[in-house]
Amino acid sequence: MSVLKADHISIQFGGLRAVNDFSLDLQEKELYSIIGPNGAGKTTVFNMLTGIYQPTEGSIYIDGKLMAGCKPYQFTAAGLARTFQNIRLFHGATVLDNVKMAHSFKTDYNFFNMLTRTGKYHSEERRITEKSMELLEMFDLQDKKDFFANNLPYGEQRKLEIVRALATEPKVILLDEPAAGMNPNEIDDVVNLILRVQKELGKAILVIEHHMKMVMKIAEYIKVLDFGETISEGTPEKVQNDPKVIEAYLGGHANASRS
Ligand SMILES: Nc1ncnc2c1ncn2[C@@H]1O[C@H](COP(=O)(O)OP(=O)(O)OP(=O)(O)O)[C@@H](O)[C@H]1O
Repeated sequence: MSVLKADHISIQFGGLRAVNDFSLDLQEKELYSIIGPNGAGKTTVFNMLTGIYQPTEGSIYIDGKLMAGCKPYQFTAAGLARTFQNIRLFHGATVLDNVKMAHSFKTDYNFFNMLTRTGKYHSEERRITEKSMELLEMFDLQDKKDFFANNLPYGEQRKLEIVRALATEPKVILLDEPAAGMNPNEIDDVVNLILRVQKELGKAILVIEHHMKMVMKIAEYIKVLDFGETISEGTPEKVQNDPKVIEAYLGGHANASRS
């Protein structure tokens, strides 16, 4: 079943067509990647897929629901979560509270229950704490639950971002450069975690990433963008041998050294 579909989406910023005629159909539990040189349009695609930008043309569906005109929080409610290139945690809050705040998006109590601290509020609080701790354990962050987020090492802050995205109980998760700035050991760790999120939690995943080795290891299907156009797509084997992709990466505007 399709969990995220982009049907011929394009976006224009003034005279610049940043993304042209992009399509994607991500099924449950699939792991796709979008790659391309700097400025190719990858983040702009993510911004359209999450409701930050409205496509000038084309349509987006989450879990079969047409998202035209919807706001980012409605994309989250429909089952989509994302992480950002630059880390966006609540730095002055503890690790556990960061996750609980994301979970509380799906709480079953209302403002009245919260103010009056009813039984429903307390049982929901327990449920959220337990679920948050389960995710922290999966990411080996349980012992740091009381640390302030800004006191975590960089690699663990990136992992906490993924935990926060998962806490909204999404069907599909979009990861924007999850390995950026990580050392090789941290990258191996995040690769294993992404594969566990796919296989054990059953999430569909869409990843933007510059580390080619990582992409080739995890992606089942790759879309390659250059100057807003989809220049190639298919399995990792097909894409890495495509002369158009090699040309785009060696063409001077790419950061090929990041492979
Ligand atoms: N809000 C905006 N207004 C005008 N132009 C924009 C806007 N957002 C993105 N662009 C332009 O769209 C093009 C694609 O940018 P985008 O950030 O999507 O590329 P990218 O593939 O994610 O690059 P990188 O790998 O460097 O992050 C760029 O030319 C960028 O300057």
